[in-house]
Amino acid sequence: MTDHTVLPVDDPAVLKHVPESGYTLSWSGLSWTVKDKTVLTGLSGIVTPGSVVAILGASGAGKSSLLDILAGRRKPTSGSLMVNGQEGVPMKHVSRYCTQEDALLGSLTVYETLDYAARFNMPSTTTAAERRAHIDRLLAEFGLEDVRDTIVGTPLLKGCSGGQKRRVSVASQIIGNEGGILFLDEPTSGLDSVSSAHLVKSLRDLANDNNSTILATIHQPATDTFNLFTHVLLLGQGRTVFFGAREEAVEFFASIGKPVPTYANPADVFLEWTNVDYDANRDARRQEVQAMAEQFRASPRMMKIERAVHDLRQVAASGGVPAVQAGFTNGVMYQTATLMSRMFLNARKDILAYWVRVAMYVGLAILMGTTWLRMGTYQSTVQDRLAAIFFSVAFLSFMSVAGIPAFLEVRHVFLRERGNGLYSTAAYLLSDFIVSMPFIFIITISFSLIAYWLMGFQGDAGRFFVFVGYLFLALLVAEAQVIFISVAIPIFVAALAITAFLNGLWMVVQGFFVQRMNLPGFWRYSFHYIDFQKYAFEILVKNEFSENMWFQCQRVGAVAPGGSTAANATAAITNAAVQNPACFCIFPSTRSTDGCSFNGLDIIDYYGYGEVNYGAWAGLMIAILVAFKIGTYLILRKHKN
Ligand SMILES: Nc1ncnc2c1ncn2[C@@H]1O[C@H](COP(=O)(O)OP(=O)(O)OP(=O)(O)O)[C@@H](O)[C@H]1O
Repeated sequence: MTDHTVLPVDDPAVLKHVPESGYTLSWSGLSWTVKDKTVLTGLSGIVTPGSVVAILGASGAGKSSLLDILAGRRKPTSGSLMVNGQEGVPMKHVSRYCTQEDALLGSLTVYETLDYAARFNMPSTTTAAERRAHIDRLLAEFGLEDVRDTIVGTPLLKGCSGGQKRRVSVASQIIGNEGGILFLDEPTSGLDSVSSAHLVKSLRDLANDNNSTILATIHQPATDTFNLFTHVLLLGQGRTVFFGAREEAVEFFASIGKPVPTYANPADVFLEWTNVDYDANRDARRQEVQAMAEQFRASPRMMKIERAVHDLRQVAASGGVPAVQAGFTNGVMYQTATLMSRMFLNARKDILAYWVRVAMYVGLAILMGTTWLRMGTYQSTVQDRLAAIFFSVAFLSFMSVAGIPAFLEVRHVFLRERGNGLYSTAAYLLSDFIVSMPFIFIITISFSLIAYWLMGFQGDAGRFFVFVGYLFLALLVAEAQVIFISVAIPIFVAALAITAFLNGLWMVVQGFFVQRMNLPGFWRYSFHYIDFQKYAFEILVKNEFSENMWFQCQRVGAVAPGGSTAANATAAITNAAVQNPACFCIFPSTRSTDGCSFNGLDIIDYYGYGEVNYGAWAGLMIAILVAFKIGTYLILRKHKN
């Protein structure tokens, strides 16, 4: 176990010991300037395994910025960051970062959440029993045994309290990474003082038992909580005002003429000293804080730290420290399989994301089926059929916007987990696509089984499956579009507005409201040909208006019938196309023999869908799908965690 009373920085025995039993994190001359503002200036420090460091400082002091840089999530403007004296170690493979906001899947129980965290973080050879034992220990340690089988909580179903979620978040970062470096941004925010103290006690035990290296930013810790930290890093105006063992902080400030009042909580006093925001004379206060930082910089403590950083680096450079082995815990196949299993579970349990959507599509199918009820083959049903096909494709695609909230939740979890090196972007997108397929298929088939037959489209199994297949493909593209937009603009209202707008655009330019030949060139060449709904619509039109389909015209003087059967009409036709003055046909026919009917293919000719090709059109839809997926991948790849 490490001695926490002093930073064990200049003891060669310690330096030798460090690499064998955990990670020593050190940094030297770190500065960060952003938009002409110097946020951090010349920070150096070293944290050995077994330490739990509280990063303290007034609001805006640079705590989160420093944590981000130490965790490798932000690049410093200058300075270096080392693990066991070595630069360039990928931090995501040796550390975990627990963000201020919880990023959890609301439909999973606490146990399921920890179980998947364990599967990702522990080697694939770990047995279920080993995982269970591990999780049980953590549940006990974090006071979560009573909510073991409670869901985390969704907008529809209440689950854990805010404080419990915080503990689940922290526990899920720790699991499987006990001997690593753990960064926590405000782990106690939202917790009462008892829960905060329990949480920090758990962190302290973890560090003691596993030689973990823990750094946490913290706002105003109560005395009990503060006393559990082994070290304090006090920031003021982006500089180190103090860094060392907690017990020595008070002593240091006394030595520079700033004694902490006897019964005061030192953490409160430190924050008071480093806060410049509320002082009437802010410039004078800033200078005071900088003077304190200057005094610390010139102190023997800082020299000791700098020497330790230097010595460890030297030892590492001369090969005295084994190279840090860093990589994914498990292979890509295992990552993908684990992700898929969790996504299936989440999809199955997430009522809002999937089952409410299925219910909505079933409702729409009943609505459409009963309004377009059993269309006959009278000529006016041509328009009805076209409208039914258009509406099926357009509205079902449109309703994919309902998936945005669920996707944004999953995205949040993904970014946190990828940042922690649990899996790659490709593994995530592949799993998401595979898992979404059966759910989109359930939506398509539920809709089609009801709507197709009720509306009275051609009663032919082959045509039904073409209908299902192309509608399914259109919905896959619509879903890919929603994900692409949610990734590009991850703000719910904005993603919703843009998806709705785009779907409106696709509906308008797809060639139903305005025939392709009448579309102005700009819309035709810029959007019409990349409109996935156009391809699905045209295929379904071709599927429905086939050679065996005959429509009856209106006989002059006769009342328009509800519709006679195609078979009767077909039977009446024997010869070449003729004109029949006794009939009024709204579509010209080159195939009618009685002049009082027209064929499905006449409709196809009339609308210019002759060139529609099942394979090519499917290929084009798949190409649009792939384009959305590649776009999503590139944006996610570029996205900082
Ligand atoms: N990306 C950025 N662009 C511009 N300024 C930034 C950026 N990130 C941080 N800052 C500025 O750097 C300073 C330190 O921010 P940081 O979030 O690190 O402080 P903090 O100590 O964690 O504050 P708090 O306790 O309020 O969270 C702030 O003044 C902030 O406005």
